Amino acid sequence: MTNEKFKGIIPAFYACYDEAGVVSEERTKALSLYLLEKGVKGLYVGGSSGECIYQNLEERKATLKFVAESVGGKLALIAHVGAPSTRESVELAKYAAELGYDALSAIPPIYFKLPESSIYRYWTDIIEASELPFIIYNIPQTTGYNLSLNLFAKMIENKKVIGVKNSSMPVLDIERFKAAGGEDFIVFNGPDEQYVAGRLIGADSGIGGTYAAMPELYLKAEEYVATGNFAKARSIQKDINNLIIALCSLNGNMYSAIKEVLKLRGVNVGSVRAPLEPVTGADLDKVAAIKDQIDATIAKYLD
Ligand SMILES: CC(=O)N[C@H](C=O)[C@@H](O)[C@H](O)[C@H](O)CO
Ligand SMILES: CC(=O)C(=O)O
Repeated sequence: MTNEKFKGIIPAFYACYDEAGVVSEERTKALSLYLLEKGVKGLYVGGSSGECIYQNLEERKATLKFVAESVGGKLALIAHVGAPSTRESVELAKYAAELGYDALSAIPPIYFKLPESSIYRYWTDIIEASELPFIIYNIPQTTGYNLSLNLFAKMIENKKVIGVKNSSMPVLDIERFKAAGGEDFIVFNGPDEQYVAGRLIGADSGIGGTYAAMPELYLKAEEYVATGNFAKARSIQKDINNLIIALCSLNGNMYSAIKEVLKLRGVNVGSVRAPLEPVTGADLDKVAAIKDQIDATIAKYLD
């Protein structure tokens, strides 16, 4: 039953920088409070959207701390602690536990193509570093490793493994993880473009990189799914996908486009860290049109 707190819309939290590109306490807290006010269920802190791979340990710890200080106890907080070495991941895991996070999560080891025995050891070392429950993060597009049902079965023998955030594109993977994980095991939908499909095939919840740009729409999509209003659910998913495609159409990067949109929505979290690139030139003029498209879509579904 304690797993209920993870069921709902859980935005992947963005890296919040000042104008010099330094992690900003004020902006991190402002984004946390903005999302709390929108009514999301929790936050996934320090994942892909948190630009974790481009931040050092101190910056990652600072972000974990600022989020916990502003919304800890009010939202389910998941700390992504995947890092290049086990040593760093374990340090982050211990720190997140001290801060009162609700769960840990991690991608598999990156860079070297390690065997599943090493991935198992890596995740298990993180799990053993604290009392917190653990959520596996499967995102083969970026890590190059696609979680096998074999390793999945071995991982869930450990009762601290309460869920998987699955970002692989086949929705079938969600169905298979749910079937193998069982009723109480939480499967989080990863691809935002397939939120509705993921939920229908067995995902209990969702963690996504574009939720924070338009939380209202995902909250509404979830409401349509939960109440069995499938025509509306399909319609809002189509409109969400048009928006995601627009966000991915600018120069720079999806995250820098989202951050420009967020500025227009009243939350300034700076831009992205290189090698991610900011939106520049004529493409900056297109941001306002995307923001208007988000507003119009919200107006279409929320009255
Ligand atoms: C590959 C990737 O980054 N996947 C994210 C996490 O699952 C998604 O939330 C995407 O950001 C989103 O679906 C937009 O493509
Ligand atoms: C995109 C996503 O879910 C993440 O930032 O980890």
